[in-house]
Amino acid sequence: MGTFQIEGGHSLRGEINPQGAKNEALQILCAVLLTPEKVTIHNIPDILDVNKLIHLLKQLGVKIEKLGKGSYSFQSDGLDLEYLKSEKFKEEGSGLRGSIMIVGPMLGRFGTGYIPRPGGDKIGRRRLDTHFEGFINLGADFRYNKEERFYGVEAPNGLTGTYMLLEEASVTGTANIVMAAVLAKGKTTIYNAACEPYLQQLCEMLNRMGAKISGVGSNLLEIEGVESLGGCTHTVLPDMIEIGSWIGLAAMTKSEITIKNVSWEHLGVIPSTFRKLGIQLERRGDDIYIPAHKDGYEVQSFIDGSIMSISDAPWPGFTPDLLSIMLVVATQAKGDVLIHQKMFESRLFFVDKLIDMGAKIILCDPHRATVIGHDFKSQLKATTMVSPDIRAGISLLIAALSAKGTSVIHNIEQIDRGYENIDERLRAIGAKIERVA
Ligand SMILES: CC(=O)N[C@H]1[C@@H](OP(=O)(O)OP(=O)(O)OC[C@H]2O[C@@H](n3ccc(=O)[nH]c3=O)[C@H](O)[C@@H]2O)O[C@H](CO)[C@@H](O)[C@@H]1O
Ligand SMILES: C=C(OP(=O)(O)O)C(=O)O
Repeated sequence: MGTFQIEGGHSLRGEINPQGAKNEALQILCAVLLTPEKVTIHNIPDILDVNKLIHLLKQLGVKIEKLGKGSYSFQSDGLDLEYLKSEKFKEEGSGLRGSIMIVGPMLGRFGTGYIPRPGGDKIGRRRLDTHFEGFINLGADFRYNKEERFYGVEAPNGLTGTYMLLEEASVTGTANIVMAAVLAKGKTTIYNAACEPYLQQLCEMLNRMGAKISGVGSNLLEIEGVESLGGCTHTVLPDMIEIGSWIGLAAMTKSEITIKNVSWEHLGVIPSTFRKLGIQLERRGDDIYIPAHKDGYEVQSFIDGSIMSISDAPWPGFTPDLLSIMLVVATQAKGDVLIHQKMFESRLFFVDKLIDMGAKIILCDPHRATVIGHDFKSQLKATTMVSPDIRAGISLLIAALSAKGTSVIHNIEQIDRGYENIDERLRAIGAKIERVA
């Protein structure tokens, strides 16, 4: 279990370059399985989850060449399908959430897809029904071995396009079904599709490979199946969740920070949601400039004067992956906020640690927390904590950087899973953080 030691209470200053988006990279990497031709991808983040997926692809027989920092080529022209039934795959495939998206492309191209129950954050139930109902709709047979927690889909005669209304707008579920449907016979219509920038990027990449997907960016996707797909080049967008994390970090530590090349048009409501907490941020070209909030930041109220609440929703709503960061930033705001995590059941329990540090938070139930901001009149106190999940981890790190004294965070693998070389990048803007184990 890795550990960070953080001396808090210092303001940071400088520029930070966001990494490529974790959740987009996971989709894009799985899409290389759809063609025997070479696919080149740029801006792949060097993070645990992505590296685990690249390892899985390698085991599966994908030829991988590193072309430079964040750039790789992939060629899936001699895959070892037996690996998917091996004990090794049962172990390695369950190491991350993103591995589930191997199933769609394998089913679409080879008529078989297998996966052990995928890992990822333990943040409540994470059902896979949408994925498998989608494959069944396309004509696949489904098997689940409860004992081994091993899922399988097979379609020896290929898939056939159809209309489907998804039960929920699942991000990885939509990506999986799209990757299966691009090679199905005939037309597939997916209504209530998720439409995060991750998915827009995936669909645009697939279209460059020869797929025929329309409705990209909306919740109604239409896919005309094609016989085969070819190679392409793709560049992963900057990670909007990392960008949001840096905005929160800047505000909470009263730091003047410029986040470079953020691809503003893909940030949706993220900037305006931070502004609801009174955080100032300025668009400068494609950068975000955050001034040092020397006098703090004040929570806005709704037009009718009612208490501010911030909740998650499928895109273009506010992403659930930034709610923990909103919550920690709210602990030093002037004013009160209700944080409502609608999607996940166990993502707010980390507030216990913030309460230990002196934050005023009432956990109303597993989904809702009321935060009574300190307006910087009382600094959080350093403590020792264990990171329970990736976004709670970064939120605790932000809290530690703003706190008085030296904090220790254990289980930082959770943070490394999604943030590239975070300690070095934070040190470059003045943070006192060391990786001590
Ligand atoms: C690898 C990856 O890309 N992970 C992301 C992906 O996970 P993932 O694709 O696993 O998440 P899903 O979109 O399937 O669902 C997330 C949760 O929200 C619930 N749900 C979903 C849609 C909906 O309309 N209503 C609803 O309640 C689901 O039941 C589930 O509990 O999307 C999540 C939701 O943005 C993000 O937190 C994860 O970071
Ligand atoms: C929940 C997340 O990741 P995963 O789906 O990979 O667990 C996240 O990125 O916040």
